[in-house]
Amino acid sequence: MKTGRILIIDDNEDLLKAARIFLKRHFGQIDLEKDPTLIPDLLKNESYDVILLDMNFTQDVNSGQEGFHWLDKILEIDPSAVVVLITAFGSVDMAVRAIKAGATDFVMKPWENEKLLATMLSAIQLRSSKAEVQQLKDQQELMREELDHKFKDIIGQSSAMIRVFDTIERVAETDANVLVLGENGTGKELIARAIHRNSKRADKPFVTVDLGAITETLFESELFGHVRGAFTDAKTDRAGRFEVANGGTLFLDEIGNLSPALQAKLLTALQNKRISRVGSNKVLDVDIRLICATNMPLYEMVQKGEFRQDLLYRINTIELTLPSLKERNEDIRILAEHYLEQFAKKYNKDIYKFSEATVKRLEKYHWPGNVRELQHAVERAVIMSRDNILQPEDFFFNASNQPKDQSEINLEQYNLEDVERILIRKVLAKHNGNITHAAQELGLTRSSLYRRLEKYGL
Ligand SMILES: Nc1ncnc2c1ncn2[C@@H]1O[C@H](COP(=O)(O)OP(=O)(O)OP(=O)(O)O)[C@@H](O)[C@H]1O
Repeated sequence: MKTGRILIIDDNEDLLKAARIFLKRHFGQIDLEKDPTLIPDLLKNESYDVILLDMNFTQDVNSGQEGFHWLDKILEIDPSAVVVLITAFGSVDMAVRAIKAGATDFVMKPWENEKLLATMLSAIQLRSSKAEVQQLKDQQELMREELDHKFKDIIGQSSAMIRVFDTIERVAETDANVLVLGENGTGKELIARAIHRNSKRADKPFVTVDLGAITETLFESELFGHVRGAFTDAKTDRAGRFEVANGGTLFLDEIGNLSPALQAKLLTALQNKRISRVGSNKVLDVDIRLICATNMPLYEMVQKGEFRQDLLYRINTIELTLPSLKERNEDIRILAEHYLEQFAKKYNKDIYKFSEATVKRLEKYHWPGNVRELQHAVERAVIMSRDNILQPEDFFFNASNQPKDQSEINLEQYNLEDVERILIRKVLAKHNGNITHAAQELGLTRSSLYRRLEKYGL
């Protein structure tokens, strides 16, 4: 199949027709236009691969000025347009000017068909590479926006979170070391990334090390790197995380888990701002902004001699304690709604809200796993639910962690259907899923119990 859409603009009708007859044999669509003032309209309705544009439209003016005017206009409308200029009065000078002005190529009247064809083919190829480049740029832009969005995406309107935002804003620009404290899943890493993104190091790397997951033997090589042959598995030279983070931010997660020996090694590197790869004597200067995080009680650990006080003072220039989710109860609804939107999209489900009883239930639960637990709970509920409104029973709470006074169901929060659903689920569980026994206890026939199971998606 012939492809390629070409627009020819010339005031010489004979030329237009001749060009069309020839080019039609090679390309998909050839549009002709005598009147250049119609160019903006034509480009509004169609995307041409190549525009063949005459330089002179007024018979007795041969300066090419009009051609240049329309060339500008076309490129203004579509900056990636591919324009080939035609003229009978061409000179090398004019060709150079045309290319400088943004034209792709230049052909002279009368043309040889084969030459014209070669010019048009390479112009079309250029157009498709330009389109590819543009597509890549668009993708990159989209990814950047997504990243920006992701890191800015710290949800919270509670006064506790507003204090956190305020601290981030004040410390981000400085190079001060920051210690982020908080329970599991409170968003320590998210905050660390936000600090990095808002700092002057934002275009340099943000490097994470999970100190809780690094073994004693690998610690030095992971953090400081190694040279080939430094130990049995060191097959090649390798930079450590300190080096990779140079100029950027190093995020040391779970710093409370470091053994005393490793605390000493880390402290030395931080004090000297220098490291050596394992197996090498060469000393490397490193410029990093340090952010550490832990859910352990570092101050108590210092008292008990489990964490070095000098290391604590090195890392805690600014200290930021993140509130647990329970301490910012008023954020639960917006966080849950945020995750509902995200997971409904991900799993392609038409679930758009929580029933009010559900929100109350979510707000009542104490969330030992904080935001991460809420995130997983909503994801699970979205996957399992057959309704388009999430109900309390779509959530399974960790009863063993639940404070006593919350394990009782408060019936006033629920409507009749909710109560029926909860009751059916309970009785079914009691009878290990035996429909006959459950139906007997509920005072229903087997078939009406089946109907209800269907209705509630149980
Ligand atoms: N305020 C918030 N807004 C939106 N998402 C959040 C918020 N806080 C935490 N999250 C999300 O919760 C999850 C856990 O966050 P993160 O890993 O930063 O917690 P953490 O405190 O570092 O956890 P851990 O101590 O277990 O390493 C992530 O998916 C994160 O995006």
